[in-house]
Amino acid sequence: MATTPLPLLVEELSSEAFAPYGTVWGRPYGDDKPAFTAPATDFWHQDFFDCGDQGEPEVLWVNYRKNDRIVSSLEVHWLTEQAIVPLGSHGVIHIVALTDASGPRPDLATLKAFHIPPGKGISMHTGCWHATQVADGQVSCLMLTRGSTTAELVAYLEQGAPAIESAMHTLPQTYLLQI
Ligand SMILES: NC(=O)N[C@@H](O)C(=O)O
Repeated sequence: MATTPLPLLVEELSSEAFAPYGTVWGRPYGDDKPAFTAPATDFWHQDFFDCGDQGEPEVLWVNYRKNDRIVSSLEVHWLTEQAIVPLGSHGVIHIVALTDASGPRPDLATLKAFHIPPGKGISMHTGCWHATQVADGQVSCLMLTRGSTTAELVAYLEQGAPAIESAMHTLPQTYLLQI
C-alpha cells in the first residue's frame, strides 16, 4: 500500500549544518590557510580530497534532471569522498544521510536535504548516502570522485554488474522535498 511521503525540508547550506556529511566548498577568503592575495589574484585552501587507498581522482561532468521532489532511494560510495560543484546559474538539491551504525544502510534519523547554490560545492565524506535533484530543467555539475568507482557504477547501471565500491538503497518510506 502506498504511504504518504514524509516531508523533507530543503535547508540552506552551511559548513556547520553539513559538517557530519562532509565539507562545504566556496568558503570566502579568510581563515582558511594556505592563502594568497595580490592585486591580480587570490587563492586559498578549501579541502584535501580523499579518493581512498590506491584511488585515482577523477573529474566528471554530471547533468542532473530529476525534479519530481520524491526521494525514494539513496546511493553510497564506500571507498571515496565525492564532491559536487554546480556550474552555471542554478544550484541543486542534495539529499544526504549517514551510514547506520548497525549496517550498510542509511541512518534515516540523519536524512537531510540541502540547497547547493551556484558558487558553492560540497565534498561528501566516504560512506555518505546521497541523491541529487533540481528544481527544474537540467543543471550541469563538476564532480570529483574515484575512477574505479565510476567504472564500476557504469557497469552496474548498464549491465547489472556487481557493485562493490557503491551501493543503492531503496528507502522504506518515501519523502517529498519541501522547497
Ligand atoms: N557518477 C556518480 O558517482 N554519480 C552519483 O554518485 C551521483 O551522486 O550522481
